[in-house]
Amino acid sequence: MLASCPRVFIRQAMDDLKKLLVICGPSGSGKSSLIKRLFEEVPNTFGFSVSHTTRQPRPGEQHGIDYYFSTKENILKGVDNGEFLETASFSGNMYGTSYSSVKNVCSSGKICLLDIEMQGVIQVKQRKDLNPVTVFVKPPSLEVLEERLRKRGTETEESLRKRLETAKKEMEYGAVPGNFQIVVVNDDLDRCYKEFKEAIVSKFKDRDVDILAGLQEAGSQK
Ligand SMILES: Nc1ncnc2c1ncn2[C@@H]1O[C@H](COP(=O)(O)OP(=O)(O)OP(=O)(O)O)[C@@H](O)[C@H]1O
Repeated sequence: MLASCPRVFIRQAMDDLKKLLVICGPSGSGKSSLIKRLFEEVPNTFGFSVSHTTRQPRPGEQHGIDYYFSTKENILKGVDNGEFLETASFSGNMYGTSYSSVKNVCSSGKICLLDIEMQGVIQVKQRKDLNPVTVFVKPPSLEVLEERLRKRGTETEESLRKRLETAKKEMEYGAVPGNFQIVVVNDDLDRCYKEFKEAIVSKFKDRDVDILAGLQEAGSQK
């Protein structure tokens, strides 16, 4: 259905696209830590879109909840039909964010948060129908990033090396003026979170979206 009327669909989606938040930063820069705090402090305000992937489901993962499990052929067909905001390939698999998954979040009244790689950011920024608030989370240095990734204990030497190589390119891209509307340095997590939250609240306020309104209402009812 979507494949047969992408233009109509995209026009409908545009109404909601002022409520799109893109977060990017090297692996280990602290994106998940910042997003987790934001979701906890401002509940029911943000939502993640469900991505498409060609990788196999892991035990417990559900189609339509964790991912839309698809084939390369179907994703490429969707790309041709203009159904995707961005796609990327990692370790032999394709991943992508569809307009419909973003719309699902936005139509529930939430801000759709995309935690995406640099390649995805470049694609999203090229789309004239999108106007996301963009945030780059920068580690204080590559040395600190390596130290944090080692401490996190999730990487092998090989995956660590690859992440640091990619991080170098991402930090160069993040440093170019205009590539992101908000750049925060994650030196101290508490300090960085405060700056991160305030900058996001302020950018959305400029778009007449008051992120803290629900929170203040809930507080005044206590
Ligand atoms: N300001 C900080 N100071 C010290 N450690 C931090 C800070 N911010 C995050 N960390 C730690 O650094 C590690 C990486 O953080 P996190 O997992 O949030 O990064 P990420 O950018 O989401 O990574 P990925 O993209 O790989 O999921 C975690 O162990 C986290 O607890």
